[in-house]
Amino acid sequence: MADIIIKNGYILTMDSYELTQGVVVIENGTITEVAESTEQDADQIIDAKGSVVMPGFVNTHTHTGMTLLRGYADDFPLDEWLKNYIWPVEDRLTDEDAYIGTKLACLEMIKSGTTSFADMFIHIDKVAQAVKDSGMRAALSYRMIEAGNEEKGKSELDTNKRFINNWKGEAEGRIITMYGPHAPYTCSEGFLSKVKKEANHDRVGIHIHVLETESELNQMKQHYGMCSINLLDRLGFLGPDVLAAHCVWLSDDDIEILRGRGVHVSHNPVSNMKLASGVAPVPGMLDRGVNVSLGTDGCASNNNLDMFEEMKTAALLHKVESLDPTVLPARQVLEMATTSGARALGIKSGVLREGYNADVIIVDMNKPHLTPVYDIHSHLVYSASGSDVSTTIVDGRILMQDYEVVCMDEQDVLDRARTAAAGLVERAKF
Ligand SMILES: C[C@H]1O[C@@H](n2cnc3c(O)ncnc32)[C@H](O)[C@@H]1O
Ligand SMILES: [Zn+2]
Repeated sequence: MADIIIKNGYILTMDSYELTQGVVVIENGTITEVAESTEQDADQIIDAKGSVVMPGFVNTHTHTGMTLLRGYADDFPLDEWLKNYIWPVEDRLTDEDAYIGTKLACLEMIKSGTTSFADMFIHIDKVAQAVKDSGMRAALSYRMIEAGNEEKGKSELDTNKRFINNWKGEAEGRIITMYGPHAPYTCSEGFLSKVKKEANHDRVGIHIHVLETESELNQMKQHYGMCSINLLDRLGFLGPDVLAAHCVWLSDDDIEILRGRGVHVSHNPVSNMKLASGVAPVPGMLDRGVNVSLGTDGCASNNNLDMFEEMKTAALLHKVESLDPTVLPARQVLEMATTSGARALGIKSGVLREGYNADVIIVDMNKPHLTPVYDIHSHLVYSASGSDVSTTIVDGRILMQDYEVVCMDEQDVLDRARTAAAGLVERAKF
C-alpha cells in the first residue's frame, strides 16, 4: 500500500518535454512510480484533474528571515541599502523574529510551489527550527561577516561549525548544512581560506555572494588587483561544493573558471533589477555549461518569494538584454527553477522520477489566464503565478492541499509576523 497516489493529472516530469496524463505514486517520502496508470492502492488519493503535476521549485538563494523587512527599504543601491538600512535593523533582530520570519517565508513558498531552498542568514538555529517545523527542505548556512577582524572571524566560524554539527541531516534529512561567508568584500582572503578548509573537513558546501555589483568589482581590483573570481580561484576556494549567488560582473575568463571548477551559480534577476546591480551573463554561462539555477534573494530586495515571477523575469530580462527573443526559452528557464536548482543543492529532487524525493506540486490550470493550452512550458513561465499552485508535497508529506495549508496555522503566522515587524521597526528607531 502506497502513501499517496496523485491521479488524473497531466504529468510534467522534467525528464522529458512531454506532458502526459498519468499517475505519481509516493511511498516513504520517495516517488515509487510515474506511469500512465497503476495497480497500486494508497492511503490517500489526490485527484489532479485539470492540473499539472510537476516537481516543486528549488529557490537557490534567499534570506528567509528578511520577509520581516519586505518593503522596509526600497529603491537604494546595494551598498547604501545594506549599510544604512538592512544591517542596522538585522543587528536588532531577535530569535523570535528570525523564527517567525522564516515561518512566514516557508508559508509563502509552500503556497507558491517552492519545495526546497538555499538560505543564508543569522539566528540560524531558529531558521532551522522553522524549516523543521514547516516541513520544507532547505540548505542552510550561517551568514559570516569577518571584515578582517581575526577574533570576529573565529567566533563566526565557530557559530557556523556548531550549527553544522547540530543540524546536519536533521528533520529526517530535509536540512542540509553549509558554510555561509557573506561575500569576498566582507570576508578577508585569510578567512575565506579557513572557511574552505573547514568545509572540506566537514564535507559540506559553501554559499556565498559573488560579484553582485560593479562596486564589488572595483573594490576587489583596488584591494587585491584582481576580481572576486580570480581571488577565490587563487585561494583554491572554487569547486562543485560552492553555490555562488549573483555572479553579475563576470568576464569571459571568469565564466571559464566557474565552468572549469564546477561552481553552481544562483541567478537572481528580480533582485539584480531592483537594486540596479546589472545583468548577469546567464546565456553565456549556460552556453558554456555552467549550472545556473534561480533564486529570489531576500524579501527586502525582491519583494516576494514567487519562483514563477523569477522565471518570467529571467526569460524577459535576457531577451531584452540580448535583443534576441530566442534566448532563454521557457523550457530552459523551467529547468533552471527545478532540475538545475536540485543539482546545485545536491538533492534528488527537481524531477518526477522513481527513487527521487517526493517534492511535488500541483498547478491548477482551470483558470482564465491559463486557458487555452498550446505549450505547458510557456504557460508555467509566462502566464502562471504562485497563486495557481493548489497542492504542495515535500518529502512525501502534504503541506498544502486544495489551497489549504495543513502544516502550520496560517493566520497565527501572519499575526506573529506583523507583531514581530512592528517591534523590530520600533527597536530600529535610533
Ligand atoms: C545574508 C545577509 O546578506 C545580506 N544581504 C541580503 N541581500 C543581499 C544581497 O543582495 N547582497 C549582499 N548581501 C545581501 C543581508 O544582511 C542578509 O541577512
Ligand atoms: Zn543575497
